[in-house]
Amino acid sequence: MFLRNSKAMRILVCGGAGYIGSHLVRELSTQQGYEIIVLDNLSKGHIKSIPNGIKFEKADIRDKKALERIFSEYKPDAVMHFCASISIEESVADPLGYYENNVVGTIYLLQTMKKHNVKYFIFSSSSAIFGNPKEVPIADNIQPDPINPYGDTKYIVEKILAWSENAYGLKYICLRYFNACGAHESGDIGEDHDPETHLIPLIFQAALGQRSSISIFGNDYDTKDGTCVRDYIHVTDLATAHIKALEYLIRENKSQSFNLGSGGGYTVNEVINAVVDVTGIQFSTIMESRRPGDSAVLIANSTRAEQILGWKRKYDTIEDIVASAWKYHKSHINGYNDR
Ligand SMILES: O=c1ccn([C@@H]2O[C@H](COP(=O)(O)OP(=O)(O)O[C@H]3O[C@H](CO)[C@H](O)[C@H](O)[C@H]3O)[C@@H](O)[C@H]2O)c(=O)[nH]1
Repeated sequence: MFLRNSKAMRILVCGGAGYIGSHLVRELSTQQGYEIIVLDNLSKGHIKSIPNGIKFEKADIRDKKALERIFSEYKPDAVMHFCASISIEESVADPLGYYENNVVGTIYLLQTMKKHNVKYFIFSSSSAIFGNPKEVPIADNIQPDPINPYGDTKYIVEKILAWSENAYGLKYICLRYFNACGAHESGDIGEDHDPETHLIPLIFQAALGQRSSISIFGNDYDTKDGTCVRDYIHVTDLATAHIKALEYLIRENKSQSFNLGSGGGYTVNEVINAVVDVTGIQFSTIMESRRPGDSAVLIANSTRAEQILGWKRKYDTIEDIVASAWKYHKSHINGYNDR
C-alpha cells in the first residue's frame, strides 16, 4: 500500500482494457492506496472488462493532445504501459504499423510523462526480444536478439527507457512476459482477441466446435516432439508481478528488467493434450508448416523476479492454467460479446 501525502497513488494504466491490462486493473483495484485511471483506444480492448467505479479515458497513445489533456487532468504518479500491437505474424507483414504503434506511441507517452514530471514507468516487454536464444531457461541478462518486428519494437523501447533514465531520471521496470494465458479465477474476465491468434483460445474454439480443427505450426523443430516449446504463465501471476514491480520501484528507486515465466515449458502437443484432459472433449488437429517469425523454444528463468521483487506464482501447471481459461471460455463462448 502506497500513500503519498495521505493520498492514494494515481496509476495511469495504458491499455488497461486489454487482456493483461484488465487483469492488472482487477488485481490493483483490490489493493488499498491506489487510484486507477484506464486509458485505452478500445481497438482491441474491451470496455466490459473494466470494473465499475474505475475512471476510463478512450484515447490513443499516438494522440499527443489526448495524452496532454489526460496527464493535466489526472496528474498520475506512475504509468503502466500495456498498449501494443502483439501479433508476431502481423508484425512480419506490417513492420511499419508495428514500429508506429509500439515505438512512436511509447515515445509520445514518455514525452508526456517527462513534461508532467511523472517518474515511474512499468513496461510490458516480451520474451520475443530474445529471438532464438542460445540457451534456455533465459536469464534476465541474456543479450536480446529479436527475430521479428514485434520483438524488435519491444527491445527498442527497452533501450529508449535506459537512455531516458540516463537523460531525464526516469525510473522504470521492464517485465518480459513469456506466454500469458489463463483467466481471472472468477471466470468473468479472460482472453478475447479479434482475430484470435493465440494457441490456448484457438484450441478452445476447436473444442467448442467453433472451428473445425486446431493447426499445429511445425513439427520439425529441435524439441522433444518437434513442436514449439513455450513457457505458459498465468495472467493473474503477471498482474501481481506488476504490483510487486511498482512497490519495488517506489521503495528502491532503481530501474530493472525481469523475465516472467514459470521456468518450465510445454510443447504445442502438450498444451493440446491438457485441453483435452481439462475439457474432456476430443477435436481434430492439422499439421501445418512453420509460422513465420516463431522461435523454437522460449523458457524464462524468473529467479531474479522472485528474489528481488518477492514475486510468487499461484499457478504452476498447464492443467491449472487451462482449467482457469476454460472457466472463462465455456461461460463466454463469444468472448466479451456474451456479457
Ligand atoms: O493455431 C496455432 C497457434 C499457435 N501455435 C503455436 O503455439 C505456440 C504459441 O503461439 P501463440 O501465438 O499463442 O504465442 P507466441 O509464442 O507466438 O506469442 C506470444 O509470445 C510472444 C513472445 O514470444 C508475444 O509476446 C506474443 O504477443 C504472445 O502471444 C507457438 O509455437 C505457435 O507456433 C500453433 O501451433 N497453432
